[in-house]
Amino acid sequence: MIATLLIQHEKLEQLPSGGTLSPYGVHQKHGQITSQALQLLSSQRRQFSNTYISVKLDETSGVAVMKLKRPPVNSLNMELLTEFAINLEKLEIDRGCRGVILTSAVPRIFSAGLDITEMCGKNADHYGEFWRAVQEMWLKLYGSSMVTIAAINGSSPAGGCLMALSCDYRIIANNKKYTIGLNETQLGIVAPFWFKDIITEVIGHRAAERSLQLGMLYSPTDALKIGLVDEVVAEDKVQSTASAVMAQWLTLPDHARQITKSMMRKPSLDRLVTHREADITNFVSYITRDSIQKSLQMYMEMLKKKGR
Ligand SMILES: CCCCC/C=C/C(=O)SCCNC(=O)CCNC(=O)[C@H](O)C(C)(C)COP(=O)(O)OP(=O)(O)OC[C@H]1O[C@@H](n2cnc3c(N)ncnc32)[C@H](O)[C@@H]1OP(=O)(O)O
Repeated sequence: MIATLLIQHEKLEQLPSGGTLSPYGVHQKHGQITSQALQLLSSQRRQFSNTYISVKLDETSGVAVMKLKRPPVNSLNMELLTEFAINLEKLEIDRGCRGVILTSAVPRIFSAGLDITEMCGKNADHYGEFWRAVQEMWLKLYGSSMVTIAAINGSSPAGGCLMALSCDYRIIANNKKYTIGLNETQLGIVAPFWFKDIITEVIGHRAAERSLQLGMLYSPTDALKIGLVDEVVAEDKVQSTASAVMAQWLTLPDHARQITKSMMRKPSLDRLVTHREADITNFVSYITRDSIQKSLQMYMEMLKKKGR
């Protein structure tokens, strides 16, 4: 139902010629193909956009660029998470798409993580539904058979870091104002077991334990030192580096790479799938505790004061 609504709401991008570039191909309005339209045709770009996500798929390379666009900080609310999962699923089943570059359309911010307002002052049903959407986003992204590259062009705490960690490769902009990490303990909350699993898989047990206990946020160069990201590049080279790395990964036969990826990731994915309902129940009973609600409210107040 949500999927159908979202697909119906995809914007048809206007071509300069007056035709439209729909997600399913180019339609000429006036029967005459201009040179601009021909250029667009030769690069075969399909684009679609929802409220908080935009996707451009270059059919020649088979690479889609998916941008988060929820200013001011790309916090992950229910709607963004749902759009994300639906768009990724659409690309997953699209034979023309082999890789996705995940990045942000908001300057200086990749994603501020889960929208804290979704976890404060709401009822248990809401929390359950929200958590299912968070799980779904992760299952789709971590379980994707496509090559996924995070082009981290801004700060990426908590859930933003989880998204980046779920990709196959991470490139971050060299700007010491940007930070990345799973900082949940700084909010007075505990990162769920699957957040813990994935950071452990990426940076190893010792570094993950220290990082999680202290809720550490790293500068790009420190993140590189512990293996939380794979490359630090100049701010204006993030997208081009992501495209170059993607092209390299796509030289490998999909079948062999996909099976290898699935072999590596299956145990963690299975663990959440098996315990999915229990994880939701745990989240709801944890988040509805008075002490946790207080911690989150205090954190939000601190953020608001800082912004003034
Ligand atoms: C069992 C429970 C487990 C749950 C696991 C939880 C995972 C999570 O992801 S929890 C979220 C953790 N996120 C953070 O700690 C990040 C908090 N935000 C920041 O550190 C900063 O906002 C920033 C570095 C991302 C950006 O800084 P800046 O550009 O200076 O922007 P502001 O701080 O002024 O923020 C602007 C605006 O946005 C609101 N906001 C920021 N983050 C969130 C968020 N995660 N959720 C909701 N709203 C957020 C902030 O309050 C400001 O609002 P206004 O004051 O109304 O403008």
